[in-house]
Amino acid sequence: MHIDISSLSKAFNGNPILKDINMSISSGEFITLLGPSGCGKTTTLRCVAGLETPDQGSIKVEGKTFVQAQNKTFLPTHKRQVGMVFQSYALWPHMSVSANVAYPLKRQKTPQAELKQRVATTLEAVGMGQHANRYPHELSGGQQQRVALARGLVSARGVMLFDEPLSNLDAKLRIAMRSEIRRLHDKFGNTSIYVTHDQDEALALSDRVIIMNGGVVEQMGTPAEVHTRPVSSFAADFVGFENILQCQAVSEETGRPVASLQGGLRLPLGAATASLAPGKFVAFRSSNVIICDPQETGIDGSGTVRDSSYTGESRTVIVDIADGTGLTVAVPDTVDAVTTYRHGGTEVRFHVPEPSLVVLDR
Ligand SMILES: Nc1ncnc2c1ncn2[C@@H]1O[C@H](COP(=O)(O)OP(=O)(O)OP(=O)(O)O)[C@@H](O)[C@H]1O
Repeated sequence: MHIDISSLSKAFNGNPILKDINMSISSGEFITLLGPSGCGKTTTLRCVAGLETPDQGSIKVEGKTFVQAQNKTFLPTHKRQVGMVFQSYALWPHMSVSANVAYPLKRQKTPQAELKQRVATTLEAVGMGQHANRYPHELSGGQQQRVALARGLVSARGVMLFDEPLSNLDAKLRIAMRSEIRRLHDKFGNTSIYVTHDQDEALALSDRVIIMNGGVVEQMGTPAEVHTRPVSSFAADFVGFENILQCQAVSEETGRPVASLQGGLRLPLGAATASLAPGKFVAFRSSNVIICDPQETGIDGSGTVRDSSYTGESRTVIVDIADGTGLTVAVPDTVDAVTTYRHGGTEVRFHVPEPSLVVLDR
């Protein structure tokens, strides 16, 4: 089911929340809307579901008009037949698992035999077949979310919408459920739009990620594209580039362009940074910073450890450079590292290889 969202705008109380959103989603694609709280992800999803009326723009699914604001065409939610799964499972507490899943089919007046068969198949697909007669309070959080998933899938005619469906689950279950969601998307051949503010979830699940910022689309790309080539400081920050430094000047030194960066750092420009100019930014991840003496071309500098924290496989160290700007550096968490970095104050030299730098225009 191909989804076409064109020039979508929506304001609440005169406050513009969606500002000319355009996205074309291919049949069978899994798309994630990624962005901070309040950027308009849920509002976009609700416009597709028919739970919000946009002020401008259109939404078409497989050529069928869901919304055409200009001539006030607005297909009611129940006629859109999209499956929805929300953060709160919103199961009916007085209904069994199978009755919960059957509910949307009943509303669509599905014949009894077909209803029974579709409920059974969908419960099997989400691994809840053996719990069909239980009630929500007899299920764990993960099981309840599976039932909510089944209820969304059972009535979907090819389009599934997910609004942060895993945020109430613990970390381990979240990872298990996200591959389950992707498996079911592929199994049913759906087109899915998934809202999250968790970049790991977006990268793991999606064919394409759409980063939203203040009601506009900031970047659209495959997980690898947004992860390695963010287009702006906002996108870079959102996909985990901890270090973003502005370029203040570029000058010639012994026939070679060298950039002066925020924090008093210098960078001889190379292949990855040839387009750097004053006002633009360079971004790099903490894992690309090496604590050592200068090596090949890149950013070389020194600073004072401010503090550090254990983050699982590595230790995250904040290093204060010249003007108090802090660089985030990931170092292997060895016994030595704990002694060296734990309490701050240690002087360190660092190196960031030029090929690991990304230039951002804004
Ligand atoms: N019915 C409403 N009336 C007024 N303002 C609203 C309404 N719905 C959403 N908003 C506002 O629109 C903005 C965008 O909300 P939306 O729920 O789309 O954001 P989001 O990106 O999904 O954020 P979150 O991750 O917190 O859910 C917010 O500032 C919100 O307060």
